[in-house]
Amino acid sequence: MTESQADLPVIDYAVLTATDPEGNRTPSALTECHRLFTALRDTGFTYLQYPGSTTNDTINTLFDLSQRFFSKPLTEKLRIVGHIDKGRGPSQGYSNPQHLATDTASSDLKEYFGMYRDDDTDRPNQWLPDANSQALRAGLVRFFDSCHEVVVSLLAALSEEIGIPPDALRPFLDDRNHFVACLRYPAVGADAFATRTRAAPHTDYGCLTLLFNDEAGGLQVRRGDGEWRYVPRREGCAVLNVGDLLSRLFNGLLPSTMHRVVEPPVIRDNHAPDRYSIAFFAHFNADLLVKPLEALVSETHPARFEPVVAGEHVKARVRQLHLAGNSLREEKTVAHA
Ligand SMILES: O=C(O)CCC(=O)C(=O)O
Ligand SMILES: [Fe+2]
Repeated sequence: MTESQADLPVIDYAVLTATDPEGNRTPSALTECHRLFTALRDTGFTYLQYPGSTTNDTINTLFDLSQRFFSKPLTEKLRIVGHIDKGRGPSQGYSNPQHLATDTASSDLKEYFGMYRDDDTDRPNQWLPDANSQALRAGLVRFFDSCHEVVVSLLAALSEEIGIPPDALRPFLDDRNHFVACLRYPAVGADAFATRTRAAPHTDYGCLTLLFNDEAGGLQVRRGDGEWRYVPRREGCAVLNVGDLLSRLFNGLLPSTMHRVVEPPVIRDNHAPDRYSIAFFAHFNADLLVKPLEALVSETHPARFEPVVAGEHVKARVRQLHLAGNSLREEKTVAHA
């Protein structure tokens, strides 16, 4: 059976960021800004053609290095297990809900490696010493820097659309407080999906997420009609989606859409092979007070959200993730209703 797909539009980053000799966006760039805004407003998700200095080659190399990391014995990976220590985040290093969550019967079927800014000595990232891990480190640091620039540009494009200065939101990202995760969803028999998901339904917590997938399939978004639709990998594209805090900043105009990772749309021989993805979660500065932008608040459109400190919102969501082994949100009651 072919499950229905979300059919997301494709935004071309090169077109979006094209400028004329005076440094102003070209007419086609302005059109692309509008397409980006409309796509995110309609579903909170879109495809983004490989942005900035990211190419097929750089992504393939990262996937290769990530696979090699996960193929190490568990004992080795647990040497850099994430834990809260001197301001370090619980996902900084290796995490595996099967070994760490309190409720392993419903935790996500996945393992992952996470990193923050690599030059932050207050909360140093954790790396294994072998050559592969060092190559992974170099690759992820480049990836981190390039994704940061991409997100700065995307916020500038969204700012133009709502009539505020293009660089108005740039300072909100100054601390480069982002998080990168290399994810592996281990091969399982199809029966596992009767009671488990690879990533339970959730919204992302922060600003914007850039997600790079392999061919395995299984990512789904929940559309406004309540139906889940598959978002297949699209050659040369990342998936871009809105997080909770960007949604709040935009007074709900851009939705932070529920998504999950379930069984692939087609399963052969009762077996779902390994699935890999790499995600860049762009985050605002932790001390930023996030409240709806004045430009989006009026008498007819009053503020829909109370102010929230960015870091506190994210911390609360991460705590849930680590206790339960999944970031299931509000769906639990729906799923069992
Ligand atoms: O691996 C994926 O395709 C999606 C993962 C995801 O949504 C997340 O980690 O927030
Ligand atoms: Fe997500």
